Amino acid sequence: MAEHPRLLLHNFISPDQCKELEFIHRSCGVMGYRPGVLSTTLSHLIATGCPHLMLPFVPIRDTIKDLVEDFFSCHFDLFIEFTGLISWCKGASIGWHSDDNRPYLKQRHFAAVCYLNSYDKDFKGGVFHFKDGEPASIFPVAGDVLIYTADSCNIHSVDEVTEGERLTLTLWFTRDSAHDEDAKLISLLSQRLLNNEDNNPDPYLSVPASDNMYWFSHGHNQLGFDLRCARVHILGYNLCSTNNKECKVSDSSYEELLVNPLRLSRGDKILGKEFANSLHALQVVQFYYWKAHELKVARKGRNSTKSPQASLLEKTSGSDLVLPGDPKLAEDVLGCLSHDDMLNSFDWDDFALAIATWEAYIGELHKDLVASLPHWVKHQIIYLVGERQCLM
Ligand SMILES: O=C(O)CCC(=O)C(=O)O
Ligand SMILES: [Fe+2]
Repeated sequence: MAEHPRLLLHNFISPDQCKELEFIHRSCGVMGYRPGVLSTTLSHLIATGCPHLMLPFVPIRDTIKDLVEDFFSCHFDLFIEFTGLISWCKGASIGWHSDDNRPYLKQRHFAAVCYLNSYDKDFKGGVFHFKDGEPASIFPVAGDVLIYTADSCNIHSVDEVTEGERLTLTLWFTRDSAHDEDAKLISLLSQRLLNNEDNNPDPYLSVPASDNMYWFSHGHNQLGFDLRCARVHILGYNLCSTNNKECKVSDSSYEELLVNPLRLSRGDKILGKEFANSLHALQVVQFYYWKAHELKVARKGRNSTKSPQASLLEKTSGSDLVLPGDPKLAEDVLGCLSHDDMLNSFDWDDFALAIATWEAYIGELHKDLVASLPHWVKHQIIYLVGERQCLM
């Protein structure tokens, strides 16, 4: 094996897989392990009531594991130690390091970084560099995957992100079965699904994590914003009270509003539908953002009486929830150029169709999860059981 064992492959993940993982991260991501870094781990998806959103990861994890085992000639020898979506916002960077450079990371033997969006198009900065050997610099392109050993043969760094949000799917692999992520996830899943059967009538809905996981703080001067609200605002929506009445809250209780039913508004209209909480609303907003083009085409091709129509209310002044946080900072940290297309093509009836299609999508994933889990438990490994249905 070469002095610097590594491989860069182009177009390994399809554009739609990239978009689906982006949808999951923008709906479920929380503050990560370093300032300016957000993450969505599989255990977080389980803990927040979205275990079904693990399914899109499953075939991708499988093929990346095969690739790593092939390239490093260690068939049937590896366990996945960590799978997560990681985004780096404006200001984030990392200096020279190897991925096993802490005593508690010694079990990491190989790394795989899959780029889910692209340098210069979706973000600026964020170029990856190896200290020695070739390729020396990697300019992320959506769909590309980079694999390398986690030891000091592959010391690397990432330049500061100067604009936009740089998104990757990152996996680490280990030879040590004690660090097998699958065994831990399967145990969490079994507990969660068994408990849910009894007391959760609606198993698809997100359960928010603790509030501080959504608070993006910037610097030492207390500036910051709530990620859930910021992600909704950036796409042009507001969160509203359910009764269309003025609702102002003190900073200490705003979290309360985000875990209770609410509505969505845009311009001078409020959508009649009640969402269970801010994460439910956010997930639908992000789903529409992901599928906007297909939804428009699907609705035009259908008989309009059959297509869902949005029930809209006039907004009364002050019905938007007034929440703490700095919207300018949120726009600066999370805003990106590609949002503009969305702002121009918005349509409430497409949005109503997005709600119905999201429900079908989540229902399908949930069914697949329930069917897969007994196989995962039996074999103690997470793998693709059957084919995934394509909705559109
Ligand atoms: O995102 C990347 O390109 C690499 C990130 C990295 O080096 C790390 O998370 O250890
Ligand atoms: Fe690294």
